[in-house]
Amino acid sequence: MLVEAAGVLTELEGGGGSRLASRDGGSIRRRRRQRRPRRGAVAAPAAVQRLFEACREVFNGITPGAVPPLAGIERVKSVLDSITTADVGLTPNMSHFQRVNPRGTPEITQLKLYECEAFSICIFCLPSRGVIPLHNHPGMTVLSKLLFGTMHVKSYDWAAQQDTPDVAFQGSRLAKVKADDILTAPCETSVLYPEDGGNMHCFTAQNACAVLDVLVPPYDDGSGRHCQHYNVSSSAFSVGGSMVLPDGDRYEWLEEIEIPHYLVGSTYMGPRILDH
Ligand SMILES: N[C@@H](CS(=O)O)C(=O)O
Ligand SMILES: [Fe+2]
Repeated sequence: MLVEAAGVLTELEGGGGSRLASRDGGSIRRRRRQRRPRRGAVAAPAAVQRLFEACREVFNGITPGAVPPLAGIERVKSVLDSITTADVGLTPNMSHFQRVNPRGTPEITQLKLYECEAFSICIFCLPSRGVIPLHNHPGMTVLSKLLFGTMHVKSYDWAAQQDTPDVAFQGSRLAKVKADDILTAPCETSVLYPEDGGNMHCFTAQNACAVLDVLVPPYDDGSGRHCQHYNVSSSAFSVGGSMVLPDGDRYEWLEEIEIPHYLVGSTYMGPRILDH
């Protein structure tokens, strides 16, 4: 360790010791020399590489539609919890977070970091006021980490028959409201499951937001994993599209809708994932 006294740099024996060598007893400012990695030292893998390797170990071989082992989900979740905006090379002032269409509607940019049959890793960039409309994740487990920004999240799961006698009405289906919250980064990674945890959700950005998603497995129309969109339909049974049942939970009627493609693909420019 180098220490500086009265302008003279003195190399202390033994590196990190707290004993300070001062020739003239003057004030001492410690200055650590930039440590060079020891020869042969290996740099820690980038955070996104650690995320990829955890996903590969935990999700490879999982039967589509099955919920991965909870210990595995917890492991990937803890890696996601540790990832910061800097780890993926994004900042809110990038063009991804300013994009609007000719009508002034904010456009959502999707950055694909990795995809295989078992899982995909993506980042969704929402400009302020950007909306990811209400959609499902059929047979999927999804981990979502808000990297920065503030966004409103509303999520649902389909009402179970035992919750209420009528789960279908004039083309609408009854869904239980699971979340209706404002999230501000940094916050915990959220997890949704095929039948629970808010398998259908929509996001409304209050300001520039970036969401890092792990989809297990990815959408795949050929395998019946089609991303279906929905509207909240007001119905004779509910006032303003929402009702509270005897179990005390809130329910709304959802109807399937078709919407034009709204994601803009762009190239991820952050640290690369090596699938070696
Ligand atoms: N799950 C959506 C994006 S999102 O909900 O962040 C998708 O993969 O298209
Ligand atoms: Fe989603």
